[in-house]
Amino acid sequence: MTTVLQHVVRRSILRPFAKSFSSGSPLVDVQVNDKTGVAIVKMGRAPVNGLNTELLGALNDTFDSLEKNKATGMILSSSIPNIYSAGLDISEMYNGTPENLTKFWNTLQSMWINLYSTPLPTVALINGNAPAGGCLLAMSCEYRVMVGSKFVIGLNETQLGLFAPKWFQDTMVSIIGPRQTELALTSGKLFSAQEALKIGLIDELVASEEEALASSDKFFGLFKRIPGYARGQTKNFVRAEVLDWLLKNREHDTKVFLNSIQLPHVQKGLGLYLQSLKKK
Ligand SMILES: CC/C=C\C/C=C\CCC/C=C/CC(=O)SCCNC(=O)CCNC(=O)[C@H](O)C(C)(C)COP(=O)(O)OP(=O)(O)OC[C@H]1O[C@@H](n2cnc3c(N)ncnc32)[C@H](O)[C@@H]1OP(=O)(O)O
Repeated sequence: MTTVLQHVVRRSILRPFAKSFSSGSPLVDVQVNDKTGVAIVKMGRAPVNGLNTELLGALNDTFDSLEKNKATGMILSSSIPNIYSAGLDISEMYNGTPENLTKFWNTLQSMWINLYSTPLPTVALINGNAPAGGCLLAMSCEYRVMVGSKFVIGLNETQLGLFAPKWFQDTMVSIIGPRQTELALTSGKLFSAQEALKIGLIDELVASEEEALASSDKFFGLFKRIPGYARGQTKNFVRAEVLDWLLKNREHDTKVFLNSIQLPHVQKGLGLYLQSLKKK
């Protein structure tokens, strides 16, 4: 039997996310809680939230608008069952023209810079598998809650014959440290939910989205009495080193991507990997 308290708690978690806010893209759904100002942003690019130029651009625009419209926090999640994000859309990197590859990479860089440096408090509500770029999105938020124990998360690039760019790696180092990052990245490890919790790659593992929303509320509650400017500056300082590297090295990073991704053996590996995914 549901107690009155449980009922009230459930209503307060579920009901307020009622006000929709147009992201300007069918790939991203945004609901703003009109009482708290917290936005829940859900990626919805079927089948697996592959991060292509369009989705990355839509996320970037969404982050900009939420800041401009003075949201008080953001939860980044997915509307696709069992998938947070399958990471970068491999078809964008396979047989791409230099122009398209450059646009793709620059859009990814901008999206990450915006997400990583936003003064808004951010929570990744990880309701599905989060390999590679999916893991990067989650790691760029301030707090990570995974829903259900059947999902995996990690930077598995080496398994595809690629390497995670320096800023992907540094983002992970800032969360689990250099030793564990080196072990994980060199082997392309995808952590189970339990393993991710143990190592600190996720902060909480809960059984339902309701619980995850309650955990997010609790996280945002930490800042109720903290002036936004002080919070934002502190986040800036903590994240400055990782962020500044990309800000200062964007062109170099793009060149490394372009040169590496177009190598014939890398393209061959990507083609085979895509085929293996489609054959499943
Ligand atoms: C040597 C150095 C080279 C370069 C260095 C410099 C920079 C390089 C940049 C490197 C950074 C890379 C970051 C990345 O994010 S790479 C992407 C890595 N992602 C993965 O490995 C995940 C692959 N997908 C899966 O494991 C599963 O799909 C998943 C667990 C997410 C979901 O499984 P499910 O069973 O639900 O779905 P599937 O049947 O597998 O997939 C459905 C369809 O979606 C297609 N798919 C899946 N993932 C991708 C993807 N990442 N990109 C494009 N397409 C994808 C899959 O093929 C299926 O397609 P259809 O059969 O429906 O056509």
